[in-house]
Amino acid sequence: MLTVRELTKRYGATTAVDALTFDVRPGRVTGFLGPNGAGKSTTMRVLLGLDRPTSGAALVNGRRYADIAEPAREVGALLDAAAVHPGRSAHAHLLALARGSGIPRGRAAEVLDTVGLAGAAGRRVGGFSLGMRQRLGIAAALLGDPGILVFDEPINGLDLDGVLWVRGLVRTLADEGRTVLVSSHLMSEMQLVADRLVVVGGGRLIAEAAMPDLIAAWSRTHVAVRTPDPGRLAAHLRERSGPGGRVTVDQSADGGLAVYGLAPEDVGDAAHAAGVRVHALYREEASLEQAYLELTEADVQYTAGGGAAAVLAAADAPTTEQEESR
Ligand SMILES: Nc1ncnc2c1ncn2[C@@H]1O[C@H](COP(=O)(O)OP(=O)(O)OP(=O)(O)O)[C@@H](O)[C@H]1O
Repeated sequence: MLTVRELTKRYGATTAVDALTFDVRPGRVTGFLGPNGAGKSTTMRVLLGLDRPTSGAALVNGRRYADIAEPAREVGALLDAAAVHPGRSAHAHLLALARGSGIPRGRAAEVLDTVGLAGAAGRRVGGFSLGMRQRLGIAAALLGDPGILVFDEPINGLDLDGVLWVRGLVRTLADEGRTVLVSSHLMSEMQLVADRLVVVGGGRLIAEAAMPDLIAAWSRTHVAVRTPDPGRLAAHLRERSGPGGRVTVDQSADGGLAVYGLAPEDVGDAAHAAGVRVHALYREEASLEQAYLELTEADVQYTAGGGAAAVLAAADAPTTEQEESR
């Protein structure tokens, strides 16, 4: 299990990670999703003891990485696939790592086989393609047969075969009961591999939810309304919704309203009842990718009651996980 608590990491004036809190549990693939610069790599580096937190904690099985007696047997990571001595063969590279971690020599050939590099075991890593380096990085992560795997953008540089292979591998690792954290900046990829998502933007947590809940919350259609009196209509719709209601209303900067949880005819009736003139009213479909892009745009992320927050608030119903635990 990985535990991140109020983690903050600053580099000079840059806050790479900002009071981030989330858990990564065993037996599932947790996707760590966010645009470039969102703080994913920094969080992973702190988890793996490669960087010190400014404040807060990032723990592996409840301990700081530095306090783990045999870290390679507990957590394996692919962080920077390029960070390999170019003059060494793939096999020699893994042997050196195994020796440094007290892992039996035989594991080097085993993991090369697992990642499909057995045929290239004796070749110098300097001549490897990016995809081969990714595979070698994953082999290194698997060396100590750890219960926790952390992969930073593992599909970068892989061809389609490689991408399919990584998807299969992370699924197998999770099905074996391991804790698997995989980062990506692509929602489309996460949709295919992750059971659960931790979404970050600007170093902060945007959402942490089971994938089906996120899909249900983010891909909801809404009714878009153009009216000269958006404030009055929004207030009326919220009133009609009542306490704990499923209707949320988001007002954009240009005055347009997005109404979630009502059919277009209900919104029209509500406008009529409120005596509010309507200039346009239509149903709008939002894709998951679209919702993610909007949520991670710096200026929309944290507007309380605004679009992103409203969509997420609407997902406050019991999560799949809560239901599972009943
Ligand atoms: N060593 C460093 N020194 C200064 N700034 C850093 C350092 N490492 C990361 N940053 C900054 O911290 C922020 C978060 O970077 P990070 O690499 O963690 O994001 P990321 O989500 O992994 O994105 P990417 O996919 O681009 O790596 C960025 O603004 C980055 O420029």
